[in-house]
Amino acid sequence: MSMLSLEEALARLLDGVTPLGSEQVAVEAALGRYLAAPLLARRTQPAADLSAMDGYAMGAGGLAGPWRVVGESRCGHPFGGSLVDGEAVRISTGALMPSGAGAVLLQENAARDGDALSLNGEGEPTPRHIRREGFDFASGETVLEAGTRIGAAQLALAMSAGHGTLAVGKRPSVAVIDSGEELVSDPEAAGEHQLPASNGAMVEAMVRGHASEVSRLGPVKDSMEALLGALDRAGDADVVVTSGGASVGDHDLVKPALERLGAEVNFWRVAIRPGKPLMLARKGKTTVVGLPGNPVSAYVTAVLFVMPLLRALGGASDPRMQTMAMPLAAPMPEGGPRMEFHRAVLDEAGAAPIAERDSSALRALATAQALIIRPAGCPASRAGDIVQVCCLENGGIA
Ligand SMILES: Nc1nc2c(c(=O)[nH]1)N[C@H]1C(S)=C(S)[C@@H](COP(=O)(O)OP(=O)(O)OC[C@H]3O[C@@H](n4cnc5c(N)ncnc54)[C@H](O)[C@@H]3O)O[C@H]1N2
Ligand code: MOO
Repeated sequence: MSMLSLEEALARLLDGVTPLGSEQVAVEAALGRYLAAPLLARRTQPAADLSAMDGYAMGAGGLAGPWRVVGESRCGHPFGGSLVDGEAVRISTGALMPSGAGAVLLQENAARDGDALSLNGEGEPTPRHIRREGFDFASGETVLEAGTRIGAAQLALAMSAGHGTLAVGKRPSVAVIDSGEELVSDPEAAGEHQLPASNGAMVEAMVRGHASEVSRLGPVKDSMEALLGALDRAGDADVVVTSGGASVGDHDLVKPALERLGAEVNFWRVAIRPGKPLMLARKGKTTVVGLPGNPVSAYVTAVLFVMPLLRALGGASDPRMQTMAMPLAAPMPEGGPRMEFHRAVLDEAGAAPIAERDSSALRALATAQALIIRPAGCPASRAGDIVQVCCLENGGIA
């Protein structure tokens, strides 16, 4: 099987995906999910003209004053009457503009003596301090497109638009299998010839927010029987993610095991570094992504393939990894024959590549905030050259 380009491999992964369908959930439970349909406002915001400042509301006619203060409009307690020329009401930020009012005087610009209100010479009433009815959105308008991810601001918008429940994509169930004879589940009990099985926990942490449930299997031994057993226990999960046993060694059994089970191996090996021995297979409704065992390779390929797959199944309109252009903070040598993903930290100068490039080095991975993406065979770059970068949600303040 020849090596695919990243673009080709992603197309093969995503072309075969049908979103899982939708369900109606309480708006707060929609966090992290994707809207299944465009969201139309059920109310207008603001529902009426409001003051944007604390001060006084008056008619737009006589802006020089003086005025007589005839009442107050507070949030939740509007002024009931109607203003005529020469009258004003005390008003709070967010309170309803009374009928007949067309301007707001900041309280810093007002002189008040009992009911008597006049200008103090610092400024005049202005309609600019009015938030007009419907300036944010009007009932019936689309406020969020289908496939949008619900984050904190989208949640607030949906609630303001009058929605107590939202139609969102169903999330896939995921099974994660650690495989390797050397792996132990208890990190405190790893002998010299052993290694804590960290990939499964890492992948689970990455996918948790995108999955309906995550089951962890293994670590499983390097035998066909053990691997077949784990794949069987993964049952009918929508997505199975394996790690390890994906390369060319005598004990790399993931591909033969999947073939034995009658899965269709769509591709194996992608021209990327790290992550070359990545595999995609399908069996019935299950998509199997075989990640390489090296932890950094597993992390990078989960960012590149597993996350887009889960987003697509969950109904995202744009499931692929997001990248942005950024200056390099340090020079980089010419690229190798595969497309490369370099761990990087971000600073004022841009993206600074981390010197450690070994694909087993977790300490370097744990400091990375981004991946610098370099096309295969690209020329050497200087500091300040613009490169594509993928920001990571990897601890820190991201
Ligand atoms: N002759 C060749 N050797 C290798 C090639 C190649 O093309 N020809 N490719 C290399 C590349 S690139 C990678 S990446 C690795 C990936 O190999 P596998 O997917 O078969 O992974 P393993 O050999 O099982 O493990 C590699 C490494 O990762 C550790 N590991 C595995 N699973 C876990 C886990 N769940 N948690 C933590 N660490 C894990 C494992 O102990 C090994 O150290 O192959 C190269 N070799
Ligand atoms: O691709 Mo391997 O993932 O370079 O270490």
